[in-house]
This record gives sequence, C-alpha cells and structure tokens, in this order.
Amino acid sequence: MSKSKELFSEAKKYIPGGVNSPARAFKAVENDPLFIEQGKGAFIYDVDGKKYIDYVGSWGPMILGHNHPAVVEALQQQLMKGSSFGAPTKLETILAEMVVEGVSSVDKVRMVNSGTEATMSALRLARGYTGRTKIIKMEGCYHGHGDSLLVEAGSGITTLGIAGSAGVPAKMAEETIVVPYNDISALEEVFKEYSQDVAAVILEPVTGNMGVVAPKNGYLESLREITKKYGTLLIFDEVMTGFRLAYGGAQELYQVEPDLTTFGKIIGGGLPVGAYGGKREIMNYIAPEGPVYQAGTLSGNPLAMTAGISTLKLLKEEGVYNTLEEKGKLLEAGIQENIRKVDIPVVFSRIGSMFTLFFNGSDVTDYQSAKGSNTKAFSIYFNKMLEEGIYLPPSQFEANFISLTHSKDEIEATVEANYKALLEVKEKAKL
Ligand SMILES: Cc1ncc(COP(=O)(O)O)c(C=O)c1O
Ligand SMILES: NCC(=O)CCC(=O)O
Repeated sequence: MSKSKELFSEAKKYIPGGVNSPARAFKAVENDPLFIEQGKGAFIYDVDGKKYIDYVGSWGPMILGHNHPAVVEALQQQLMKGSSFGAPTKLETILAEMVVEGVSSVDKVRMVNSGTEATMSALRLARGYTGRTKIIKMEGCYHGHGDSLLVEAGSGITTLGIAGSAGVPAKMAEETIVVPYNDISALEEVFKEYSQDVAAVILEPVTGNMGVVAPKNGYLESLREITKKYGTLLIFDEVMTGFRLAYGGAQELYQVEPDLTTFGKIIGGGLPVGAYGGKREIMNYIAPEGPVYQAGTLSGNPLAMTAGISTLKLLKEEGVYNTLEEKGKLLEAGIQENIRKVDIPVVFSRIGSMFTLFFNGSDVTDYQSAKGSNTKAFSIYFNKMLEEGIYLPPSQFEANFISLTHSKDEIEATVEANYKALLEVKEKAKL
C-alpha cells in the first residue's frame, strides 16, 4: 500500500472524509488523494517520493510556482519579528495600496482570511449599503461556502453531484436568485420582477468553478449597464481571476468596472488571505467607519500580508502576464494538435494561464453545457495523467493553472502525457 493510502486511512479516523476541503478528496475520479510532502517551482512531490508537474497550484495561489525564494525569504524575515499581533502593522497598508493601485475599481480594501469570507462580507456590505436583501448569482459559479452562495454552486458541489448543502436555511436560500451564466435575457427577466429588491449581482467574470468558461462578447458590459439601471451593486468575484488573468484581474482584461471585487488565492501568496474592495463611498459603510460589521482575529496577519506583498511585487514586473499567455498558448497548441490526432470530442477552453479540458462534443458556454461533459471520460483521463506524473484538479468542473515556473520542458512533457491519456480515454470510454 502506498504511503498516501496509509495516511489517508489514518486521516479518515480523525478528519471528516480525511480531508479539510471536499474538493481534494478525489471522489469523482475514483481514487484516493495524494499526500504531498513538498513543492518546488512547477513540481510537487508526494509522500511516496513521486514527482508531479502541478497544475493545481494550491487551487490558484501558486502563480510564482511553489516555494519561490523571494517569498520564502520575506516570510522567514517576518517570522523572526512575530506571526500575529491583532494590532495594525504597516504591511496591511502596503498590500492594500498595492491592490488599490493595481485594480482600477478599488479605492479601499479590507483584508480577511479566505475567499469565502471575502464574498460573505461583500454580500453583507451590499445588503447594508442598498438596504435590499436579494442577491443574484449565476448557475455553476462558486463563491465559497457562505449560506447565501451555496445555491447551484460549482466546484465541489458540482463534483459531488449535489444540489447544494444541508444546513442552509430555506429562508436564506430564497433570497438568492440563480440565473444562467452568459444569459442576459434571463437576468433581465428577474429584474423585471424584483427590480427594487436586488442588493447585488455576483459572478465569476471568467468562470473557473464549472471549468473555465469565458464571458460572451458584451456580457460583462451588459451586466454593468443593467445593474446600474436598477441601483444594484455588481460584484466581481475575482478570488480566482484577480492577479491571475492580468495584474488588475478580469476587470482589466475586459475593461468593465464592478462596484465591489472579492479577492483571495494569489493575494495571499500561498497563505490564507481574502479581501474585498471597491468604491470609497461603499467601503466606508464598513465598521468602524460605518454600520456594516465585519471583523477577524487574524485578518491582515503579518505573515499572510508578507507573502502577498512579495508575490504581487514579482507579478508587477514587466512582461509577466505576456509570459503566462505564451505558456498558455504553447500548451494549447500542443493539446489541440493531440485532440485532432486522436480525433476525440474534447473542448479545450483557456483564458491566459487558466484552462479546462471539457470531455464534451459541444461548446461550453454555461453550467448546463459544462454539465453535459463526460465525467467518466474525465476520470480515465485524470488517472492516466496522474500515472504519467501530471497532477490535475480531480474534477471535470475545475480550472487548471499554469505558473511562471512551468517551463517549455514541463509543457512539452504535459503535451506528451496528454496524447497518451487522450488515446486511453478514446479506447476505454469508446469516444
Ligand atoms: C471564485 C471563487 N470565489 C470564492 C472562493 C472561495 O475561496 P476560499 O476557498 O478561499 O474560501 C473560491 C475558491 O475556493 C473561488 O474560486
Ligand atoms: N475551484 C475550487 C476551489 O478553488 C476551492 C478548492 C477547495 O474548496 O478546496
């Protein structure tokens, strides 16, 4: 038995399902999770000593690759000074200023400890600011596990094939209206009925949590117009896309400004951080300045701020996002060629350094089309890639991430493995 399997059965005795987040459980791919010993650059090493090229990147944060020396050095220095004070440090202002300078719609930003906290807090703020209660979310978008948002959510909810979560009060869920992603007329219909009740529309501007799906031409612009018309706040959940698709996130890439933005993943440089920010007038509603309460013992934690600052400093350098795009293009070209050669119904969807291979014969533009993917084929693909030393998110409905440390060699090795895995899928799934 592998050490990973041993550790997993031990973990299951003390931790529900053996994991601290369901997305890692490998349930949909009929396998057991690897236990990871260490990471370096584009690679992770499991406890059995096997080396993998990593496309999970801790689900997004590790855009610089694992254990970047500058981040490690900065963390070591900060650790000598102390890990938490529960009092202000200048590090918080430095990171906040970097976010404000980097993201055009953000005048002020509040640090929290996870993406979940960021979206929960942004919703409370939107409700407090507008005095309205309903929110609109898009099918298949995942915004963390806050009650209001665990409705028709992507990521683990979709992976496990469940509708939502037990324990969410029906009254709470009723305040959430769900419409399909990329569908403006569905949104307009909802606004006709609830024009004065909707505090916020929240979405992933480019989705990662039903797999990578891009907004249709003009979709984000229309969202901006409609929300403005009805006095509803537009919230871009950029937990995944922030500092990933561009330094200024999807809103920079598509040139559409939301009222509020949520962040996580990359701004914590691998440590637990989330944040929400936006227009000054709205952000001033947060306590102690305003009436919307939101707090955190470890919020703005100096270690987390340090990891975030040193990560963003490196991402600010000239050419970083072009480099990521080049890597994405190289991988895409290789995989598209494989898809042609193997002649298999697969859609390769990519924006910058985020991508998903949908085992799907039709275009994927929303949750319904994403769910039409062949999850059995994905499972075969996933396990073959793992065998070939490529570590992917263990679900069809997730984004893969390329880091700055994925070199030509790693990308070529991935393309080679992808060819073998597609062949295996074609044969075993009879595609
Ligand atoms: C778009 C998006 N929002 C929110 C979250 C929740 O973040 P966290 O897992 O840090 O709570 C995630 C990922 O988990 C995400 O991808
Ligand atoms: N796309 C899914 C995530 O980013 C979250 C991972 C987790 O919940 O463990």
